[in-house]
Amino acid sequence: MPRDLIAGRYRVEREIGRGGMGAVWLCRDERLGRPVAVKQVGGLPGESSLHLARALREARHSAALSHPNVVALYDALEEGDHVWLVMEYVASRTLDAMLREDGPLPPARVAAIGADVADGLAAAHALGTVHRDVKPSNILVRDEDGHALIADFGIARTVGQEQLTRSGLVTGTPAYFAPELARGDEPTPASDVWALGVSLHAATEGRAPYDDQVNALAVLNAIAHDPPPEPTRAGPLTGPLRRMLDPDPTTRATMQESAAALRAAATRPAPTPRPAPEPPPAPAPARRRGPVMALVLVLLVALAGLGGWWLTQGEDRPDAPTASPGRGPASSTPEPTRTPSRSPQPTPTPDPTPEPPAGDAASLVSDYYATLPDDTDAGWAMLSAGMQARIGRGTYDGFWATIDDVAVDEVSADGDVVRVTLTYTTDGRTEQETRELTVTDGLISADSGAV
Ligand SMILES: Nc1ncnc2c1ncn2[C@@H]1O[C@H](COP(=O)(O)OP(=O)(O)OP(=O)(O)O)[C@@H](O)[C@H]1O
Repeated sequence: MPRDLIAGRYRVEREIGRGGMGAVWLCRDERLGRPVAVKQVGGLPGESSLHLARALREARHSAALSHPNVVALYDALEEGDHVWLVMEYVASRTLDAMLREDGPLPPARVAAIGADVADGLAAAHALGTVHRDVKPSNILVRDEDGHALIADFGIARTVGQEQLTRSGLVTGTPAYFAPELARGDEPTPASDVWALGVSLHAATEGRAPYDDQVNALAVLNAIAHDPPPEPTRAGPLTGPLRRMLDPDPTTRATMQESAAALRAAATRPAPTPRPAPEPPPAPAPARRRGPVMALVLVLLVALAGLGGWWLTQGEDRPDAPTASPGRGPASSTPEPTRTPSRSPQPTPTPDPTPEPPAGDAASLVSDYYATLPDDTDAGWAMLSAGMQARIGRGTYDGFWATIDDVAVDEVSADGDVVRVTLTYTTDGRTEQETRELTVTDGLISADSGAV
């Protein structure tokens, strides 16, 4: 609970809601005499000034946006250990809450909500800003007139801006990731279109095309490889959704095209723009703490829990190109040369060359984690070509960029299958997990995930 008065100006009235980063408060701006929504971010151990700088810079981009379908950011300020984002207050329900409370919505209603949001996002895209976290809980549907606004540009980033993090992956919500993001590419306007398409699909169908699973990277793998299911209840929304959920970002509808198609699918006319909000005060100068980190950490908990999960999805495909036998500098054990055995298999495949000792696979896995997170070149070189193709280098580096340390607590091998217990450290937090990796031809070829 914050103090009664934030920054000597915003009088706290009540909590409005809670998200992944903390609470949002309804406050009264005593200087301008208007209600505002104040979101507390930061305050997590280990957050660096780097994160703060990024967060506040992102906040400024959001503040530069003034559009009737974008929740306005009025101010970003620091007090104590926290950054407070002061936003336009929208008496509303999120689309997520509507779906939870009322169930799926009629397609025309969803199309109208989608058209509003697409208008707001198209304006952001025109300014070079990508939202990066479009999802039903960031869509506010106003009580007064049913119009929708997109909220939470807190992790938005201007395209082409210097990257402060190597990972676009960790600042988002996996179920809404576009296939190209799941493969490790950077967020673009096209990936926002996809995320809006997923949100609207969920709103008519009652479930997202790629269900949230405990294993975040299992979701990413499905997104990267499986086409989205056709909606069955979307009626006039079916065409626009198909174009928004085109797996190929180069042929996917733009946000502007989507807005027009969604508007046509809706039954009501476009809303008359509200008068532009009064100019927001300039954001406070960057000091410390950031709104992004909490969300990052939420995902990190999932990702750290997975470790190299994306290594998942069973074994290498039989048609995967043969990996080079190099194992990376950390390994000093001679490379075993064997016919690939598509393990884990209950029955061992007859093998013309002698089976290496079980400890070999275990020491390879230990060596692998010893290279990480610092030397991703070495770690990458210890993965089979099939694994590399499935993961994508961008995703791999992105994940390890978020990990400060990984330690092997226990390792044991049963043939080619290695069971390893790891402790990840990120921003002073630790996470332990046990997982099973398969070693084939001296390379890590599969990861069956956390066990
Ligand atoms: N500007 C606003 N005006 C009115 N209510 C808001 C505003 N912003 C957020 N809320 C409410 O506060 C709740 C929490 O918002 P918040 O952005 O923290 O969470 P979230 O989007 O659900 O989660 P995450 O932090 O993972 O994005 C929302 O669900 C919404 O009900």
